[in-house]
Amino acid sequence: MKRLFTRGAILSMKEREPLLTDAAMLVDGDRIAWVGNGLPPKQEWDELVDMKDRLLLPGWVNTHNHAAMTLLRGYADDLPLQIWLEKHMWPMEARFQAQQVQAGTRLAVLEMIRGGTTCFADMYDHMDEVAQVVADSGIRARLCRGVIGLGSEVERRSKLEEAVQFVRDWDGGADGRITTMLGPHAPYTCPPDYIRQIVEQAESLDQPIHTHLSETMAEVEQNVNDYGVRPVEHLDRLGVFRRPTLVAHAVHVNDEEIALLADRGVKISHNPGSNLKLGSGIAPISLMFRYGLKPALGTDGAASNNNLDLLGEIQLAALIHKGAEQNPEAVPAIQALAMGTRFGAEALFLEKEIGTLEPGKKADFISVDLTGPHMQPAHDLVSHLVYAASSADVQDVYVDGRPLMRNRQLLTLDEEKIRWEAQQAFHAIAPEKNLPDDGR
Ligand SMILES: CSC[C@H]1O[C@@H](n2cnc3c(O)ncnc32)[C@H](O)[C@@H]1O
Ligand SMILES: [Zn+2]
Repeated sequence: MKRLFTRGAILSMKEREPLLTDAAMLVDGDRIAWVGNGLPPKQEWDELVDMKDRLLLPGWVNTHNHAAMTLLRGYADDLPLQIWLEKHMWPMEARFQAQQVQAGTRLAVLEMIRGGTTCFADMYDHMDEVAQVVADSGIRARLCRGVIGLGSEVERRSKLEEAVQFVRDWDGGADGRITTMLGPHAPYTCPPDYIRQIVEQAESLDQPIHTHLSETMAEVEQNVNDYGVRPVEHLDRLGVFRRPTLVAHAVHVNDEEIALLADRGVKISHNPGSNLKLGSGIAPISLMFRYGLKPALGTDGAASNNNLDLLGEIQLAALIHKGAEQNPEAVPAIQALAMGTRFGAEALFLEKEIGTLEPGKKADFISVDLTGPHMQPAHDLVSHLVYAASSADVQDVYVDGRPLMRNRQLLTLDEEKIRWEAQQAFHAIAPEKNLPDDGR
């Protein structure tokens, strides 16, 4: 199937490429065949899709999530990370069965597609359920079984075996839309020897590593007390950064650590909403850029954010660093957009396939309505997208050239059923929380 998307504005997100107006994009099957003004040289297509008054751009890439945690949205707010995790999240997650992960992940994927996310990274348990939801919904994802090594040796071994089996079963699955990685949860939940074993497995399976890193000051202090070094050096000594690595947060990292992360080619997932809500701090993003890092964006789970709106994170990234540094030039609008698209693709090691709209790449893209009053006068669409738009302006979402949402109608997911099942799954683990009579 060849589809020609015409009469729209197109922001390819290729470096230094200007926004095109009255432009077209030809999609042949799952890949982009041509982008430009006017019509493609070889005028052949099966379907014309009118994108007048719409802006086409690459779909958002959410580089850090725990999708099933949508079920715990609003469950424990206004707490610091360690109390939130240990006293609230982990006890509730201990009640999670496949039903909760399936229902929570479906709800998450529904929310992400509605907001324009076409690819996300996920770290959780019951990952076969997560992968199946990804396969069924049509979205793209890089997934890992998160492993926490605080239990017995037997538990540690079994979790690592599960993580390895998940890679064997799902890497390249769903026609290549699913890729995998290994996910040691954090230096404070995985003893050094366990991390070494995970690195060995990552090497033999040729997998990237995804972990939480230096999210709070307390975590950094604990690492120094326990191991004599800060977390960045700790992971470096354990050989983690010999693998392609994506770290979430990196809030409390100093100059020396940023230089080391840059030298090792480590990818950063900046999660401003979650970091603000948990009171963890603000990551030194401008400094990271100065060292040549290209931080991407993530929402983290919906229990610490509390939504999965990647455009919201783009907007936060464009605003909070200006305020924190008292510098209105910190994270300009176009850089914030790159963080949500091209740098996201790089952070998930998928830059050959996604992240920009150009011939040869997968046709993962969204359209944004330009007719709202908040998008006028329409002279600087990058500015309006970052400083004025909302995710409700996203009209169409395509992954692999396949429409997942058209004119805000979802095509692969049953929204009402997903809402209902999420309520039931939540009720099964939190019967004390009352639901509306009709189960909505
Ligand atoms: C082992 S599966 C993933 C694990 O991570 C927990 N989690 C969610 N958000 C955060 C965060 O911001 N920092 C650290 N850990 C987090 C989640 O509850 C799961 O237990
Ligand atoms: Zn996380």
